[in-house]
Amino acid sequence: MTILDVQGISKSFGGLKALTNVSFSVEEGAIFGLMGANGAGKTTLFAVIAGQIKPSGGSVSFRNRTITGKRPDQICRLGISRTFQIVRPFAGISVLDNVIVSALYGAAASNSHAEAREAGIAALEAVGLAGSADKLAGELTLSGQKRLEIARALATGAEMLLLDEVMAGLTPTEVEEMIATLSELRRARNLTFMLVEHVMGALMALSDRILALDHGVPIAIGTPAEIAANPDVLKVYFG
Ligand SMILES: Nc1ncnc2c1ncn2[C@@H]1O[C@H](COP(=O)(O)OP(=O)(O)OP(=O)(O)O)[C@@H](O)[C@H]1O
Repeated sequence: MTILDVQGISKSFGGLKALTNVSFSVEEGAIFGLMGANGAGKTTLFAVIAGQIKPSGGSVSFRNRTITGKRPDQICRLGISRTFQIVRPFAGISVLDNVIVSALYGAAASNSHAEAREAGIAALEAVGLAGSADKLAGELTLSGQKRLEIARALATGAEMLLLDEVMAGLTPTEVEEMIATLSELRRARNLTFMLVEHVMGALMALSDRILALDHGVPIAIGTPAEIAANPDVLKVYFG
């Protein structure tokens, strides 16, 4: 079943066309990858889906409901949560308090601090951070902070997570661990993911389907094997 349907999304910043007529749909429980060089429009597309940027044209539906034009907080409460390339946890409070804030805010928002704490602890366990719950968020390594970003998105109760470069800056071992964590998350919680990732091995290993963008224009969509063999993709990447 389709969970997210993106139809004809365009976005211009002045004279710059960041996205041109982008259409695709994501099946519930799938991992959908976005690839493209720097400036291809990947983060802009995430921002359009999450409601931070209004598109110049086109529409986005989540569970058959149009979300274009809704505010980011409304979209978050409907069940879509995104992470950011540059991690920005509340550095001066504990790792656990960071996820409790998300649990009090998101789709599964509860007025009960005890319930939010429980949801927060579950999110930390899901990303392997339970042992760091009492640390200050600012004390985590980069890998820990990337995991905390995912836990914060999870703790909102989101059904769909948009993950923006959660592998960037990680060591090869940490990338392997992150791939295992995301695979397990998807299996255990039946979540749907969109991934923006420059670490190609990880994108290929995790994604069911991938959309390739070139200067905001969709050039290919398909399985990782189809994308790897696509002449237009090869031309953009290897000239
Ligand atoms: N707020 C903005 N104002 C003007 N131009 C913008 C704005 N946001 C993005 N752009 C431009 O839109 C284009 C797409 O940017 P975007 O950040 O979406 O690319 P990206 O594929 O995510 O790149 P990266 O891999 O480097 O994160 C770029 O040319 C960028 O400079």
